Amino acid sequence: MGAVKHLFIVNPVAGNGIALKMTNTIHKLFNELKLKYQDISYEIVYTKEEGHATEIARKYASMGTYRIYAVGGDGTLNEVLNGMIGSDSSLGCIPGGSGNDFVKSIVTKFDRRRILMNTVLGTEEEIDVASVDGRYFINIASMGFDASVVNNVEKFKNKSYLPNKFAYLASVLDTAKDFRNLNLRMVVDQKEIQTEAFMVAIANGKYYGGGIKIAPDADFRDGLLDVILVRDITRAKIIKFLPKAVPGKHMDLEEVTLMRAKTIDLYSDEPVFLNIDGELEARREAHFRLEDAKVKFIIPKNSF
Ligand SMILES: Nc1ncnc2c1ncn2[C@@H]1O[C@H](COP(=O)(O)OP(=O)(O)OP(=O)(O)O)[C@@H](O)[C@H]1O
Repeated sequence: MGAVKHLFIVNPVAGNGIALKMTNTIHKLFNELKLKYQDISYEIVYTKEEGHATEIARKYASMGTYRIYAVGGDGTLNEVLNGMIGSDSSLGCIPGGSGNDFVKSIVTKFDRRRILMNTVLGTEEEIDVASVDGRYFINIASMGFDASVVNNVEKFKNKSYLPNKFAYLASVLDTAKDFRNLNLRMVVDQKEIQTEAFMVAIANGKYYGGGIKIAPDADFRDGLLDVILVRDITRAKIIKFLPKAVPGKHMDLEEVTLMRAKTIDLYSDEPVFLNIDGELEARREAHFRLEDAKVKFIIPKNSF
């Protein structure tokens, strides 16, 4: 424990300041740990802008072997992953964001302080990691209705007439008003599929969108990505689909197909939003790969 170098990369704006507040808890924890492990050392570095977490992680991982903790949301975790992958360092997730969906596939109880302590005391394990056109992701990428909802949600945030917790729901209703299914060509491990798609998610983790269990059977240890295709849903059925998707009870609906694959190519006939670990890009096509190389991830102690 003592010789390990601990680096915390903190996104001060994640979770409206939750990550920033967690730095006090980090200092406290290490003051306690120092009583037991005299030579334990840690460093906290703050991000200054979008993309900075990748730069920081890359710089430190090239200087030595660290346990690098992303303190923020899934966006911060994704950026840190993209900086440290391929190095000898390991990656940990300290939830300080508003969603923090990846860690929900790992811990049974979402308690930020406990996850911090158990991650620092946790053990490293090689887990699956995926990429889309060269950008790595660890949780879920998706196209279709859900990505459009993420794009529209900003319209409903910080409004005097609506509490922020209802922003996502307001965006769902707004997006449903004029959403058209995607005309999609998919190549899933060489198998061609032409379909009208409500949405498609490529999943390593189980949750996204602040706790929606869209890929209930995804397993980041199985060497495969779960592809959840939701076909051609009518507007009336969206209302039925969403309450089922939140607790992960949607997989037996006739519109839902589960495939497992290592390579997935998606081609849309018009530009659409692609959600990658919670961040959006506009795309007409996307090429997903399960990477041969794994990432050394710190699994919190007592997590399963
Ligand atoms: N210092 C900074 N100032 C402004 N933006 C930053 C800074 N550091 C990182 N960012 C950006 O903040 C965005 C949000 O980060 P993140 O996703 O970690 O938090 P969140 O949105 O609260 O959590 P979640 O995605 O889990 O809901 C990311 O796009 C990241 O690039």
